[in-house]
Amino acid sequence: MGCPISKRSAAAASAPSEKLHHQPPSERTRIPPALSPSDASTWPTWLLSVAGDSLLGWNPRQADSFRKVAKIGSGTYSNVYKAWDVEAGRMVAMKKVRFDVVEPESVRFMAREITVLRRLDHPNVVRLEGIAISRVSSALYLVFEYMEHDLTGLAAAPGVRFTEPQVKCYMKQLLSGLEHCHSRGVLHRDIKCSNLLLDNEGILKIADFGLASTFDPDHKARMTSHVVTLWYRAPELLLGATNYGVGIDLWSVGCILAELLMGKPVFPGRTEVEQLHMIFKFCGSPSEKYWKNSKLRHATIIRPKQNYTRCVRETFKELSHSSLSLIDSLLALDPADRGTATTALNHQFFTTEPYACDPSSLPQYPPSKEMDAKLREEARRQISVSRKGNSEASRRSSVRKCNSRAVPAPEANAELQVNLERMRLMMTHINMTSKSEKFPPPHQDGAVGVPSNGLMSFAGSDTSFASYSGRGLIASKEEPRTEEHGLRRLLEIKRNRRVHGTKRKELVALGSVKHNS
Ligand SMILES: Nc1ncnc2c1ncn2[C@@H]1O[C@H](COP(=O)(O)OP(=O)(O)OP(=O)(O)O)[C@@H](O)[C@H]1O
Repeated sequence: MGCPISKRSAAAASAPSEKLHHQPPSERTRIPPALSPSDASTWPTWLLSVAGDSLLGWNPRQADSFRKVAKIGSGTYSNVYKAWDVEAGRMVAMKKVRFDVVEPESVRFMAREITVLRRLDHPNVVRLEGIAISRVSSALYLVFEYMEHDLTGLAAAPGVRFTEPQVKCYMKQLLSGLEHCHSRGVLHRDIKCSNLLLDNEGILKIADFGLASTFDPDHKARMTSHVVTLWYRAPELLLGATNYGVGIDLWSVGCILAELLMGKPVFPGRTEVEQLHMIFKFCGSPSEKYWKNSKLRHATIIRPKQNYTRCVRETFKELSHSSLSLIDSLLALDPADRGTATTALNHQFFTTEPYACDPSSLPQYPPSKEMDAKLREEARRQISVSRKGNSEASRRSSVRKCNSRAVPAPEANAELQVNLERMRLMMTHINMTSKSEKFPPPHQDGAVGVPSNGLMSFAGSDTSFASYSGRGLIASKEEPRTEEHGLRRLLEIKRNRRVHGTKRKELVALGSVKHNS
């Protein structure tokens, strides 16, 4: 009685584990038919220079062969639109990626997303169907199959509470997709509910590979620890690990499993220190051996004074034995104890009753996205504030209510957003030539005309995003430095000093360090 999709996935999983990251993309990727338009022109040279291999066999689509229908998502690095593919006569999702053609680092990050997506081909991973370029600007759109929902939007929709068979169905698909990513040498590094898309047939697909990275388990390379949305971030990342593996994605899966079953996020921390504290309170303080072996960068400053006993089973006592057991192993402090996506798929959670329901038996929901959930939440907050005369008491109660149900998590790098904003201001302040153009406020994807037919054209209206470079700080430790990084690095150092100061204050508040130490 398992999900048919999972059976397909299990078949894929039983194939010998592929290390495809050693093969050129052209040998390992199927070229979707949607990518062979008759009016294909050539790729811009700047794109060929960074993503040439990944573009082999593909022709660019022209942005003006799509019609914008609506904006359906906005993230740290992109705006996402529902759009009508005029040539193919079907709906697609177009992700307009922010980058700056004259900033090599931002272009490399954008290219990395393309490269990673082209390694993947699985029913539970969103499929990159093509890339559209603009005739009039350097704007670039990643074209995906259109998905009606994301899991944040769905979980937060009024009246929606998932049953155990439904949760099993989603988890089976999530783990199957993740198993595929890991077998192809890809770490997602931002698994969260808003990055899990769902269609009306109940099929779940992992999306948003903007922070994903390739890895080789046999030759671990240094990677940045500034990845994954705070609420879903593994403890080793919070402690500054740079040498990590599939365990970080499995931790996020554990958080999602608990969230779906409990109806609210398990670790809704506001800062990195608070996040870690919440984790230790729940999972127990790490052993002496953990601290000794981990050699993690922030271990000495963040190590809490209190000794906590693990209370996973007490906290989730109303859950079934098999659910509890899977949560317990995915939320292991030691990444080695979390197992792999494959071991999770073989867990008794999936082999004991009640079994996962069939995706096609899931209820049909009205379209719901994280963006809708955010808008609903904002509208509810506004009403509550105006009713209660904007008093402090009403604000507090609104925050409490907000935390008591599935709510959109802050962005993967929410902490960095503030700094980016500050950086933009500083850039303008020090009067760098046309920098104000290069760093427009996030999500101001303006200049989009709305014709009377309600559809917005992509032609000639898409210059704003192509000039933003926000991804640099996230993974800067992995990337070779360029001259242009001088200033950015300087700003980052200032930021770190400030963050360190903030962290210290929090640590004092949490009793981890002495006031005068
Ligand atoms: N293929 C798709 N079909 C439908 N909606 C989509 C699709 N891809 C993305 N979206 C919507 O757009 C939102 C943002 O997309 P995505 O996560 O890829 O962008 P991002 O800029 O990396 O976001 P974030 O910073 O939140 O991680 C998603 O949460 C989802 O609601």
